[in-house]
Amino acid sequence: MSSIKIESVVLDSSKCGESPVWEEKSNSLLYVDIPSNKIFRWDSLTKQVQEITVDSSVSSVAIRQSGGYVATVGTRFCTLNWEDQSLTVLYTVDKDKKNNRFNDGKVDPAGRYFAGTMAGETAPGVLERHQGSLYVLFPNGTVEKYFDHVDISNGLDWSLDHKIFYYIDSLSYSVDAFDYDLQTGKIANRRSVYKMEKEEYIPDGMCIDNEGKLWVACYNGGRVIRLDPETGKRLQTVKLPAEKTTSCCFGGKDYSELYVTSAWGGLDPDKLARQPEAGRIFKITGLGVKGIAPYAFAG
Ligand SMILES: O=C(O)[C@H](O)[C@@H](O)[C@H](O)[C@H](O)CO
Ligand SMILES: [Zn+2]
Repeated sequence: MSSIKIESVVLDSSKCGESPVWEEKSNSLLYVDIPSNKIFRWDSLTKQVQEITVDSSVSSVAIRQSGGYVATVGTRFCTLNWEDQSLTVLYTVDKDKKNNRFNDGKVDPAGRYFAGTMAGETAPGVLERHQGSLYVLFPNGTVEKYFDHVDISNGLDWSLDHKIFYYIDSLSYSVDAFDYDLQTGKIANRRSVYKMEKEEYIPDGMCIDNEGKLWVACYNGGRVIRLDPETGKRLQTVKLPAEKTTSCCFGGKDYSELYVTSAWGGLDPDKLARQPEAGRIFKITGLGVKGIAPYAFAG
């Protein structure tokens, strides 16, 4: 039995930390703070954090095969050059929905960027329903809307055999699966693979491990849970010292560390005083399981 250790690696806290992505070549963790319009890169060797401020909310970031990054900023799919801090807009979605913004996004095993939208929130979880959609940016620059009627488009990942796409619309309190065609990127046959328990609250970001099990960050639940999408059973719960746990990814040497983002936004002053680590990035070691490298955008 391994012994689990949790530490916060970045002392600065995010109002809504999200989209952790491990970048092997720089030994760094990328992540964003959505409402502060910032993208961060934490170097695990030097412990230094670099940041880039963009012009509106930035909800996800991913590595680009040809160098640099891609990110979802406001309602735009963009490329990001870290050196000169420039953003280039590739495509704007939801032009008819002025209050919408992108939320979570991730690159699929074939290098397509999947990302979904949501209506702007007046408070966490409080928003006009069914305004979001799931979009896919293909490497050739075209964008397709896969479905709409989404409340809060959130966690996503793909099975190890690339035959299933896992997806979370937070306010459905469910982790869903679709059949997934790697060649075309098409998805079909939506079903639920896990329904959240009451004390797990809202499913947010998610990642897969190298045994094909899903790790889901539980917003308001202060934990990550490990799920078996085949049996629908929860296998493990790891509690964290911040109740608004937002997303997770594996990283570090051999992808044996689980990085978890969190948020302080939405906590009342009492709770904030009792959760001094809210909004930090946590590193969980000793899980005895590893993750896989993130896929890079191929366009
Ligand atoms: O972290 C995210 O994915 C959203 O941007 C947040 O707004 C929360 O998920 C939401 O508030 C939960 O209800
Ligand atoms: Zn999220």
